[in-house]
Amino acid sequence: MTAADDLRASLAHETQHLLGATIAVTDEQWHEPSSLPGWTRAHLATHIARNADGLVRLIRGALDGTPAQMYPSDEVRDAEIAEGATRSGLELQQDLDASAGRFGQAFDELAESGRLDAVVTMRGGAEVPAGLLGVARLGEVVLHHADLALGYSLTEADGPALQALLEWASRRMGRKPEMPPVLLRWEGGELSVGEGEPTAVVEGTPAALLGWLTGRDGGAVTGADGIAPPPY
Ligand SMILES: O=C(O)/C=C/C(=O)CC(=O)C(=O)O
Repeated sequence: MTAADDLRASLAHETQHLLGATIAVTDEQWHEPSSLPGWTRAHLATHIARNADGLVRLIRGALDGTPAQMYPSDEVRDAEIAEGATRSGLELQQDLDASAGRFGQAFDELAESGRLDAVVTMRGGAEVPAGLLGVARLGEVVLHHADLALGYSLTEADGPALQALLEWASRRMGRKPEMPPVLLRWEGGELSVGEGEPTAVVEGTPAALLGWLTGRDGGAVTGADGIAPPPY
């Protein structure tokens, strides 16, 4: 298996895991708080679904060779999330399922097209090869599965997924001016976040480091005293 095959297998597995975990969630539980401030689980589910559609727009742009945006504007994105959060549990589940299917189909088309190197622009402004949209999506699925507060932990993600997510999150966080440069180190690997001399060496398991970097719980890290990464 290539690294790209590993990633697609991890994405398929994590997506199924997320969808499976939502089956028994009641309407009442959907409208309870998630672990993201101000968002219920229903906001989060809507966000996960609209993110899939936003990434599909980027893939379609990459396939057509035309510039595309994930969302028409931040206001439209936020309004869709607020409106979607009022729906029933059944509607939320169907949306999560259908949007994940649309992403999977579009990403398969991209992989078959040979356009993986076409440059797309993320909502935050980063220009990345379209092939990285798979790991961008994996991040949304894994991190927000944890945020749904349904008992899922980052420690459940497999090794290749955690490695790919650490690389993606390190690049994304390294672009933030508020993030001090650090070196992440785990058994068998290390990764720089940001440029320049690291201000600290932060050590832990890949899940713990991913959790620390993105403001979630993945286990204990050492060496991070006094450093609080900005919001992911
Ligand atoms: O990687 C980025 O620059 C941006 C990612 C996102 O915007 C993910 C979302 O928060 C979203 O799709 O709404």
